[in-house]
Amino acid sequence: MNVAYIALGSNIEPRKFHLDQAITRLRQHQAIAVKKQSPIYETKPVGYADQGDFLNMVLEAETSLDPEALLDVCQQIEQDLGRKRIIPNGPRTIDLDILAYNHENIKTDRLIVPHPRMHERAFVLAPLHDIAPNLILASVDKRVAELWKQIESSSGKDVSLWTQNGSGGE
Ligand SMILES: Nc1ncnc2c1ncn2[C@@H]1O[C@H](COP(=O)(O)OP(=O)(O)OP(=O)(O)O)[C@@H](O)[C@H]1O
Ligand SMILES: Nc1nc2c(c(=O)[nH]1)N=C(CO)CN2
Repeated sequence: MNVAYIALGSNIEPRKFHLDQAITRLRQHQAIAVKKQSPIYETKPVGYADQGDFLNMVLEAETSLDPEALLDVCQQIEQDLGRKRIIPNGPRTIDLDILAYNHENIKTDRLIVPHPRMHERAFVLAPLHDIAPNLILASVDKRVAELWKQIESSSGKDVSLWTQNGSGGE
């Protein structure tokens, strides 16, 4: 069985509902078993500032799907949940990115894994660090804990734990 890490993000309300829907659809897929769910973080938008804050989280899943078939499932879920690609890095109901797939380095026309920008993104590394601190990213040959430590002091302020009733910590 293959192990994949998938990042989820939403900054169009209802944000939590969009995350829940994506998780439900992944769980319903017969070739995907969600093994771990990170906490949810509320995060400042990166790349295109003039948009609302995101909810971000990361899942660990076992799957018999190959990487491109897993991407198909992720993109179908994005479509089903009304994702529109209008502004690069802009607002979205839901975004699903494949962060890692086993310890493979994958480069095809449709897919780069590990995700090429993940090691600089607090909105990815904070939740990934919660569920997989010892994961080694094949692209840079570094542990997630080390990557998170490198950016935590500069970018840690842009992410905070989120809870439904608004009492999330720092
Ligand atoms: N690891 C990956 N996970 C998901 N999509 C990927 C990956 N690598 C390449 N892609 C490609 O990226 C394309 C653009 O994806 P998308 O529009 O969701 O980008 P984005 O999420 O806005 O930006 P970013 O990739 O920086 O997070 C997709 O069509 C997909 O083929
Ligand atoms: N905070 C945050 N910023 C982003 C996000 C995201 O999920 N969270 N996704 C982006 C493109 O994938 C660009 N910027």
